[in-house]
Formats: sequence, structure tokens, C-alpha cells
Amino acid sequence: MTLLDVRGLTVTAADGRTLVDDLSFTVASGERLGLIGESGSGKSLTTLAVLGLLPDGMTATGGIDLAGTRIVGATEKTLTSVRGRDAAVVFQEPLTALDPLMRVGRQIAEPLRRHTGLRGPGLRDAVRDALAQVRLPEPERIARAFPHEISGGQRQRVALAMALACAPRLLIADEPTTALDVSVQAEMLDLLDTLVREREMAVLFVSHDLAVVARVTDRALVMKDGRAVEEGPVHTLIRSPREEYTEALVASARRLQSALDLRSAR
Ligand SMILES: Nc1ncnc2c1ncn2[C@@H]1O[C@H](COP(=O)(O)OP(=O)(O)OP(=O)(O)O)[C@@H](O)[C@H]1O
Repeated sequence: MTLLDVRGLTVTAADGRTLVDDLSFTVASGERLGLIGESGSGKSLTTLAVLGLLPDGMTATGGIDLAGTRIVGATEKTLTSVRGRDAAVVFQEPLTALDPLMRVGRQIAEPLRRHTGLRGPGLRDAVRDALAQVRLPEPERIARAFPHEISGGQRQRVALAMALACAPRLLIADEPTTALDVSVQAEMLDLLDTLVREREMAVLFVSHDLAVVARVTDRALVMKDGRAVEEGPVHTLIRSPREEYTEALVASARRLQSALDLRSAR
């Protein structure tokens, strides 16, 4: 069943520039799609458009249906009911999702309460479970901490716990590991991969890094200058890219990989 259907999405800036140009793709329930392309190719704007979160002044035209709701042209009330329940997002910088003045536990409690109706001790247990689920050690301590009192990797896990709290049908992850140290990145990717597979959750995974996309997704859409260049199973894209641009992405990922291999062999 199609969960997300994007048809001819065009995003235009206030000054009339076309930032996403006639983009179409679908994500089926439980499917994991990667959006890949270099910086500025329109990946983030595409995900923001899916959630009805484009910056002021930008306009979206075309069709976006998410779990049966029309997103383009929807009222704020409709969009609020869709966010969290049908689709939730984890951004590159978890501080954008976290309130610096609120303890972590309360921030997770909020979506959990809305989603489950739990209160009091039941809600407290659910918050602890949500933190334990994203493999945070000492969930009680983390729940009492403010965001600046925990590490970047822990904050990103908290952001993931918040996104998963409402059991969304689609998880949107926009460069969720880019800001993390390389060793923490791998752990975070494995965690995300495990949790979405367990829940049979669909994923729209945005990254400029083909190796990262290949780890988490089955299929990828390559974007350049706001347009779709090529789409297919990730392993086919890597083994036999049809377009020159995809070939260049694969070649640079290989160069990086062999540089890393050389370094680790030293
Ligand atoms: N708030 C904004 N106002 C005007 N232009 C913007 C705004 N946000 C993004 N853009 C432009 O839209 C284009 C697409 O940006 P987008 O952030 O979607 O790219 P991206 O592929 O996600 O890149 P990155 O990985 O760097 O975020 C770029 O040319 C960017 O300069």
C-alpha cells in the first residue's frame, strides 16, 4: 500500500527561484527510501514539504498524499494531526527538536501522553521505556537532564525516541548522523535500522552519503538541482549507475571508503 505519494512537487522560493522541480516518488508502507544528492539539491525542502513545514514565503505545488491526507493546501489543523502520528522527523541537529529549557523526560512525555493517553506513574514508566529502547544507559538520569547536560549522540537518541513515541507510519530522517562522530554515527545508524525494522516502519532517509543510504534503505532517489536524476534499488545504483551524476556519487563514495581503509590499515 502506498503511504506517501509525491506527484510533480515543485517548491518555489519567494523570489521565484524553483528549488524543487517536478519531483515524483512514492514510499510504500514499511518501505525505506533514500533521498541522495549533494548539498543544495533540494532534499531537505522535499522532506519539509511532506510535513507541511516549508519556510515562510516558499510555496509548494503538485500533490503530496500522506496516509490518505492531502498535504499541499491543507490547513494547519490537519497538518498538526498528521505530524507525529503519520510522519515524524529526526533532523541533523537534535537541538532543533529539543527545548533547551525543558528536562528530556518531559519532552518525551508530551508526545507519549498525546499518543497513548497515559498519565502519572504509567507515563513515567513509558518515558523510561522510550529512552531505554533507544539504548540510552541510565534512562532515569537522562530523563532528569536538560539537553545541554548530555552528549550530542545521546541528544540524537532522545530526538529519535521522541519521533518514535507516537509510532508514526513514516519516519523521516534528515542527515540524522552527519553531525555525530564517525564511531557514534555507525551505532546510531544500526539503532535506527533495528528500530524501524522491528516496527515495520516506512523511512524516508535523506543523506549526501551513499554509503549511509545503502546501510538503511532498499531503494534510493538521486537528486540534483531540485530534480530527480535516477531512482532504483540502492545496490543497482551502486553497481550499475545509469546516469553520470550517480556514477560520480558512487566514485566519490568509493574514494572516501578506500581512503578510510588505507587509514585504518596503517
Ligand atoms: N529558507 C530558504 N530560503 C531560500 N532558499 C533556500 C532556503 N532553504 C533552502 N534554500 C535553497 O533551496 C535549495 C535546496 O535546499 P535544500 O536544503 O533542500 O538542499 P539539500 O539537498 O537538503 O542540501 P543540504 O544537505 O545542504 O541541506 C538550495 O539551493 C538552497 O540554497
